Amino acid sequence: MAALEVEGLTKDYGEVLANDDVTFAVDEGEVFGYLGPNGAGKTTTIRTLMGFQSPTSGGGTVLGHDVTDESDLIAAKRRVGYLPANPAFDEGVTGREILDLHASIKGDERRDELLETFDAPVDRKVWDYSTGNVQKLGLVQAFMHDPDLVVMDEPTAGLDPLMQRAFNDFVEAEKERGLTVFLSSHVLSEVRRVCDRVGIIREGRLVTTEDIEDLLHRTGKFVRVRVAGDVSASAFDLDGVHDASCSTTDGAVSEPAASELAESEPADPDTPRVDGPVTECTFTFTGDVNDLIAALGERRVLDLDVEEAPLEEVFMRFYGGSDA
Ligand SMILES: Nc1ncnc2c1ncn2[C@@H]1O[C@H](COP(=O)(O)OP(=O)(O)OP(=O)(O)O)[C@@H](O)[C@H]1O
Repeated sequence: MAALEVEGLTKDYGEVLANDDVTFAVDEGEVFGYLGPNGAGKTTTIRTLMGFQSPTSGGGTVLGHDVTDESDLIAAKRRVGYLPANPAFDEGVTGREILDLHASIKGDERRDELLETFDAPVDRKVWDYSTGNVQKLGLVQAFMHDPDLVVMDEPTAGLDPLMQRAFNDFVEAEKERGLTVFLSSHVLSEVRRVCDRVGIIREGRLVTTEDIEDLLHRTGKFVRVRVAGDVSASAFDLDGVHDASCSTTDGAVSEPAASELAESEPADPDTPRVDGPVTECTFTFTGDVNDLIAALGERRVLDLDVEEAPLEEVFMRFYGGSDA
């Protein structure tokens, strides 16, 4: 049985068609990422699945319960954890009181363990919380009754990189335990480690659902490389290079870029300094990484960044048009 199903879901707010005939399913034990740029319609789908708003047409099920039938959905809610976008807790009470209330409604199987992982300051009143601490409290609340399915709207928003890593480790461990997770994000690189599959939504329409490995294989890596010398884009004329663009800075001595200096003062004595021009090239790479290493090996490489292709790039290359 699918843990979560969306069937022909349409939500028309009047001026905006926020979900347009959206259909997909999340299997039991799967971690499914719902990806899309700001305003794509992710929150609309999630709020409808949680029964907070009615669809214009279509609908769905959560753990087999109809999301458009309030009394039917209540039966599922006990087994579901939910983290909304920008969780809004009562600011005048402590985190502990919020968790106590949640425990009295849905249960408390693993609060202490979760507080060790997410480290929210439960003895303070919520008005003293930073954005990140509110998010951490929301995560503890979403998981503390040991649900079968957890639905999270942008769960890593507001978390620092260390806490994002802790979150990823935690979700991976939960997946091993058989938990089903549905989470939204607007950053492909953020979901790649934890998700089995993703659905991509743009302007209210689901453009694809596919295995994350297949998607990453197709979308490739975004490469930014700085090399010594005046190099043209044809230097990277390899199978799998797309949209290569190079720009050369002339000059006797190349200093680190101003943006780098701002981030990493004082200057690193190991930063290569070069007499003569420096070229920065950017491209997307979907080919054999050994070919790229060989091509780079022919140059004096000063700096290299390789990262997941941004979602806007994925849209431009595969789904026609930019959504940056
Ligand atoms: N209650 C509402 N009334 C009218 N329009 C709405 C309402 N809620 C959302 N919208 C609009 O519907 C569209 C989809 O919004 P939604 O919040 O679902 O997108 P999202 O993908 O979650 O975006 P984000 O990543 O920015 O949170 C947007 O154009 C938004 O402005």
